[in-house]
Amino acid sequence: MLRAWSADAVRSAEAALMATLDDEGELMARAAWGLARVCRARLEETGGSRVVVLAGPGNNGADALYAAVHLADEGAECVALQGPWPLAIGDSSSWQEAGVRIVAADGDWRAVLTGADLVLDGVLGIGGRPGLPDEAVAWVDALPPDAYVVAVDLPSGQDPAGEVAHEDAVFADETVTFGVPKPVHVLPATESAVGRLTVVDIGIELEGDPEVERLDFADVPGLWPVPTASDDKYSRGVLGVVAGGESYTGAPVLCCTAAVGAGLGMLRYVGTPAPTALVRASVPEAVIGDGRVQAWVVGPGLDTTSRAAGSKAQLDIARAALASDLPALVDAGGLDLVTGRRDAPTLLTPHAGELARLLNRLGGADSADVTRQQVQASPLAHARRAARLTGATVLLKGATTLVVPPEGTVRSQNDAPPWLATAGAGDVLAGVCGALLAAGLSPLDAGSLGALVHGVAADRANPGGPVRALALAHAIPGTVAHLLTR
Ligand SMILES: NC(=O)C1=CN([C@@H]2O[C@H](COP(=O)(O)OP(=O)(O)OC[C@H]3O[C@@H](n4cnc5c(N)ncnc54)[C@H](OP(=O)(O)O)[C@@H]3O)[C@@H](O)[C@H]2O)[C@@H](O)CC1
Ligand SMILES: Nc1ncnc2c1ncn2[C@@H]1O[C@H](COP(=O)(O)OP(=O)(O)O)[C@@H](O)[C@H]1O
Ligand SMILES: [K+]
Repeated sequence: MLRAWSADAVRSAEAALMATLDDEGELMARAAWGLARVCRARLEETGGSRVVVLAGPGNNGADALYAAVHLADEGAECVALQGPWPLAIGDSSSWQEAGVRIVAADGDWRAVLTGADLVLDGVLGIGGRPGLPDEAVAWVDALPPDAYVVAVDLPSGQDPAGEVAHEDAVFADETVTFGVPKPVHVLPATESAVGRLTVVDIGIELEGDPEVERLDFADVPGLWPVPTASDDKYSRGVLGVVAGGESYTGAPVLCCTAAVGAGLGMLRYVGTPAPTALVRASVPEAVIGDGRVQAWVVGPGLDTTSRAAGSKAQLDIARAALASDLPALVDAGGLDLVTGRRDAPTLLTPHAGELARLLNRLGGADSADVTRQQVQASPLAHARRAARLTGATVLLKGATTLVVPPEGTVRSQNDAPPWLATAGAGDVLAGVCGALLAAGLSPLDAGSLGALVHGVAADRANPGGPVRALALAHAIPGTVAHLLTR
């Protein structure tokens, strides 16, 4: 499991460690040495030798400069660009003696930058506010496209807390962070700017709850509900799926195929005539109709405004499922039936547009209209707000999928290729996570583990190429086996 900690928690851990060390520059020295080792390796891999440092005013700039001193010692040509600010440590002449040439704001920095093989972005670190000073905006605009950009601690200008997306910021090929990952590295608003993430150990230890967790492959065997000899189909969990309608017939097929493929004990399907016939034909394992279950999936392809035959009876069961004290996953059309808090374990699985709609409906007359774009610009805050309004855990779908309980540590999964952005993929996710809820997992575990398996299945269904939702659903059983037996 990857764990990411807030800037404040990291600063406290650094201070605690620093108090035990004789030399107050020791931690920065460790950071700069580790950073230089990574840069050295990348220069060797690419055959480059010209390093340009973007040197900001704080300790982040100092890390980059000290790393450049190591690289200069080893023969690299190192130049640092300084803005109209003093450097955190030492004057320019001391850096010059160490073999790092400084180019001031009024110097010919464009020419220097053009020749860079590797750019060390040391403008801002965990002390940065989102956005960049104007001079650094000009540097970033002038970055040569073929230079390898290594961000020091985090891509400058990005929000260290990972809450808001910012355009005036660095987008790195690699980020070298110190001690532990921070939220900026794993949350959806900022993760795409991080590139490859490398963590350099500087000796700090963090205690308590992290801000963000990310499950990795090694977590799957410990969390996945593997049956034992004493199990039967009921003890493994029965899932009820209320999905589809006369106009959306495919969603229940995808959801039910994925759910039985994820290893359910039994599945009950509640639908209108047309999708029921399709589920009967394509998922012969399904038992048709209402009955006793351990958890519900309500909503894939569900049209809450339909007056077609069978819709009223189906919607009555959907509402009864939501009013029950059983765990429930609520997706797509089912989200329109959420009227407030549920006491039983609940996982809501909106995409950004559905989350905006849910917030506008539940937020009350006083709250401003939320748009899909606003959700995408600050996903965590909006998901958290919905979780608090409903008491549910909110799984917000996207390239990085967030799983957000009303309070405490959130999970963030990024396991899927962009090919997964295809209609029906969400129905498959609902089936997988629903199966996990029926087996007794918490909404947080069911959502994050389901998102991991779903993302890996997208790749395994057709490595490197397009994937349709039905192939994704069929790839679920093999993916689970692969992750359990690797
Ligand atoms: N702590 C440790 O032991 C270790 C820390 N380490 C390193 O230290 C880094 C943190 O260093 P840091 O605290 O000096 O903050 P940093 O990010 O360099 O910037 C602060 C400066 O930027 C300014 N500023 C901020 N936002 C701005 C904006 N948008 N636009 C313009 N200016 C802006 C801000 O100005 P002010 O807020 O005063 O206006 C201040 O001058 C950390 O990421 C890691 O690299 C490692 O060596 C390991 C040991
Ligand atoms: N760019 C992307 N990269 C990886 N996965 C993505 C990307 N965009 C969307 N996804 C995933 O694809 C699925 C789409 O779900 P959803 O929007 O509900 O589709 P549908 O309602 O058609 O089934 C989600 O699991 C989401 O996380
Ligand atoms: K940086």
